[in-house]
Amino acid sequence: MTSQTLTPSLATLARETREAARQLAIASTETRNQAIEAIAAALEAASAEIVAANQSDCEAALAEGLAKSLYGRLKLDAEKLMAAIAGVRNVGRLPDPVGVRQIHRELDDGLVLQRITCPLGVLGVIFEARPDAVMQIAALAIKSGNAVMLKGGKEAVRSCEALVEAIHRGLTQVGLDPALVRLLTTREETLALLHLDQYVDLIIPRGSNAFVRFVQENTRIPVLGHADGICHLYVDQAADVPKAVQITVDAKTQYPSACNTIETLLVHKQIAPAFLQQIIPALQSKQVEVRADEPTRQLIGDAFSELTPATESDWATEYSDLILSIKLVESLEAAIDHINTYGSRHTEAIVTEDAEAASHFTARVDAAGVFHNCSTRFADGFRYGFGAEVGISTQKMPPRGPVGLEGLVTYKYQLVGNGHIAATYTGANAKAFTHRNLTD
Ligand SMILES: NC(=O)C1=CN([C@@H]2O[C@H](COP(=O)(O)OP(=O)(O)OC[C@H]3O[C@@H](n4cnc5c(N)ncnc54)[C@H](OP(=O)(O)O)[C@@H]3O)[C@@H](O)[C@H]2O)C=CC1
Ligand SMILES: N[C@@H](CCC(=O)OP(=O)(O)O)C(=O)O
Repeated sequence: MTSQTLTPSLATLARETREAARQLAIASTETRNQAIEAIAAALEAASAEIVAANQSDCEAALAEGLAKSLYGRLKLDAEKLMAAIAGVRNVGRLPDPVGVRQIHRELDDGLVLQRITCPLGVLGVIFEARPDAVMQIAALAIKSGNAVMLKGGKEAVRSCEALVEAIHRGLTQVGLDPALVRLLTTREETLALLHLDQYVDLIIPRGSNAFVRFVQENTRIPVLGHADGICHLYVDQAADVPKAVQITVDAKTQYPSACNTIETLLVHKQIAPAFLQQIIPALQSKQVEVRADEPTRQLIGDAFSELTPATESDWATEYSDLILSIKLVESLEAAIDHINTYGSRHTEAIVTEDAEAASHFTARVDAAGVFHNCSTRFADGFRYGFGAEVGISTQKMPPRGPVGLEGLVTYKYQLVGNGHIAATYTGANAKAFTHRNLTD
């Protein structure tokens, strides 16, 4: 698999994007911030066209029968667009992630080591039909000195085109190459992108586990997987019931299609009688279809006889919709085991007033986010103060969780000496290193 086997056109476009990235990598902080402001202004100026393009996407999606929850993700009305543009400006105001000195150390007299952050180069980001992601990802890429090749979900193609056209106008206005932000629109281009190892430095697929694995198996480019969110909320025996009800309803209904929404509610058997009689009607009043395992249904008896039985396959399902499965557990340990078996290492939460139980849960659960007494919906770059996010990394190696600017830079070790040679520091008369951290 090399770029020689590609259609020349995509390889040519990628080469231009690579060159544009090299220019941006040496651009000043001020230039990159000006570019972000110009992009925000261009998006504002094009808001009518962007909203109209999105309406066309939405109409087509409705005609195709897109699920209501996914439709909510696709829709970009004026209000959502303005919020996203404000998010672009927020990214501009964040500290520059490029050129940060992480290590400054004297190895010996006159031999000084520094570790300095720098951009990755060209990012290839494949994401779902969520147009606001275009603005978040482009802003983060430019701020961190990277170029980006974007491929959104097919349902959002007109919206993505309108957004990228505006972004190009913004870049051009400040004298930057529009090739910095490139839009791909077909699956064929996605597959070709995976072969562009000469020009692309990192692929970020946001999609199902199977899709992320497919990408990993079909490219030599490093992959930062943003896979599915099978997230849980565990209501411990020492939970405060009103708190647990409030958190459960938010974690399920606030944005049902988002990957940080819960799919399974684990309930300790001791608290189940008090909690279930409140949470089930609360969820049903928000149109949530509640599925329950056999012990739960036995416990609640006739009170909610219409509940759908939850089976083994429910534990492994991301509904991305207003559906929640409930499982009764015997202990905190059983909840942790369930999560470590079926969870996707995205975001997991416990509700409890027992600090020891909470700290056991957060230590033992293997996920990018382990939360106590709050909603899983907080797993988000904006809410973490990263300005925005490229997505939520579900891999174990960093960056893990919401990926913001810090996740889009790497670093270089810069070593400056004055004729120093390694032989001085080896052998019988080896000179000792000073290894002194410098403070300025
Ligand atoms: N961790 C995170 O940050 C995120 C995770 N997700 C997860 O992604 C999952 C799926 O989301 P969903 O809305 O269904 O998104 P899809 O899987 O439908 O699409 C995601 C992207 O992948 C592309 N794609 C999917 N399959 C292929 C393929 N075989 N070849 C080439 N391209 C492909 C799609 O292109 P096309 O539309 O052209 O088919 C689209 O651009 C959910 O589990 C969700 O939780 C989603 C967003 C963020
Ligand atoms: N961080 C985002 C969710 C992550 C995400 O991109 O999810 P998705 O709705 O699957 O595209 C949020 O809190 O809305």
